[in-house]
Amino acid sequence: MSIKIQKTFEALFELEEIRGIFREAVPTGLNAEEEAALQKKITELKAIIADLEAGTGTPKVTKIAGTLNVRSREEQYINIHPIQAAGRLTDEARKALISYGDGYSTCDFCRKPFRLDKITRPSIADFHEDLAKWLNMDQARVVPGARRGFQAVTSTLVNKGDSVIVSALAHYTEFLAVEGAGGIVKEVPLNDKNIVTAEATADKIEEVKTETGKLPVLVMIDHYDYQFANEHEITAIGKVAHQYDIPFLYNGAYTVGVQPVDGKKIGADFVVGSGHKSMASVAPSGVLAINDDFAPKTLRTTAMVGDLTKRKFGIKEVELLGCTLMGGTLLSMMASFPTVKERVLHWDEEVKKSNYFIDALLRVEGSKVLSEYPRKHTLTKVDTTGSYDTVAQTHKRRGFFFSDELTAHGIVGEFAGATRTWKLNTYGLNWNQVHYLADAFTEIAEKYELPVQKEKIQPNPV
Ligand SMILES: Cc1ncc(COP(=O)(O)O)c(C=O)c1O
Repeated sequence: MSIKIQKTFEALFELEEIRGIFREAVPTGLNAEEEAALQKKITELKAIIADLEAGTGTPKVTKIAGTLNVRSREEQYINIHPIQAAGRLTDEARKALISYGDGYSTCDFCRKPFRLDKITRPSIADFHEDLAKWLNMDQARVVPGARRGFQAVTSTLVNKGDSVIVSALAHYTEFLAVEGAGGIVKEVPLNDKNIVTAEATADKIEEVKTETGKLPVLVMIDHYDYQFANEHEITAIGKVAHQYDIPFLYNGAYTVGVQPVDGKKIGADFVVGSGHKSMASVAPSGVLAINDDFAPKTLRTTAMVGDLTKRKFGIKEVELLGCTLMGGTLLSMMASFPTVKERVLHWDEEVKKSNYFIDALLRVEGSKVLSEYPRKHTLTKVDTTGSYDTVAQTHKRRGFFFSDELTAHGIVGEFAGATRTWKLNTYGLNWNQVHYLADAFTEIAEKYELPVQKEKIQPNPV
């Protein structure tokens, strides 16, 4: 690590932006005095690096290491953007993207039967098998985003006027997928903790049956929703769906690629994941995995024959419009896959880091966590109206003061000026970075004389 950090550091320093990392940043266009100050800083930092190499880091060392031990776009900042975190590419994916950026570059060795998931060079066929196995499902296909996975399923199962059960926190793309197929969404209400329960799902199914005289044709629920990233009763909901003989789609946009997902254990007929959200892949990419009961229908091949030319199109799958990801998107997914398979095994550690940071934020009086707490996910919705935003009331930069402060601390990813109730994600930050992040929030609070509790406090109930 030491050599890597040193090299990173030296390269970054030359880039001048490094100065922005430190609060005592030296502006550009240095006079002699400033130059001397900068040289002093360099000497100090070299000593810190030497400390690091000797394994005798001080808290300050840890902070700096945390800041430096990141790469490429993140190299200057700690990025807490809510939806970018787990989609960031691995180095392998970046290389694959360059090599396979050309459209149809997957098709060089496409041979009969002429379908993406059958190509063996590069090993796309094996990748499909591995994906299905990894999710413990029978078949897997890559799709341009989770939304296209929903669409393939709704357009298979939903007819005009059919009802589809979704959560009251369902993503808009689920609504569109149902609408596109002519169906009608029926939302399961949340309980007082913003959780979708199996009981409420069963009640909703009964209600639809009574109202329409027909059972819904699909239950489609997010394991973690996009608003709070609360965990919903996914396995029990799957059981309820099956008791009514309704197929169950598990939306793993926030799980597939960050935590282990076992489709059979969950009782999912369909598992949908998002490559660019959670699998370190280029957008748009995703996965649709299917069990044997529904694979023949969802993955049916074309029977169409040209009326003039009598042309047929072999084994192209109708719902996927034949082939799907034909270049860098797919190859980036494949290149990141070994890392992704490994990283899901460390989800518990990611959740610990998330809780560490949220605990620190809650020590700043007036801060609230709107998501369930303790956190079970790295994406969290917080409310800082009663803490940092109180400063905004009188600050000349108004709501932007907070973003200015975060940027000055080398932290980005919040929506500038929109930090009253807002979302952030700690996924992929190492412990040094999480400590640095927590300290930075505390320092900002202290700078503006917001009360900070020393002991861990429980959050205000939502
Ligand atoms: C819960 C949820 N499902 C589905 C999607 C859509 O995913 P994709 O962009 O891969 O189509 C999102 C995107 O934000 C989401 O949050």
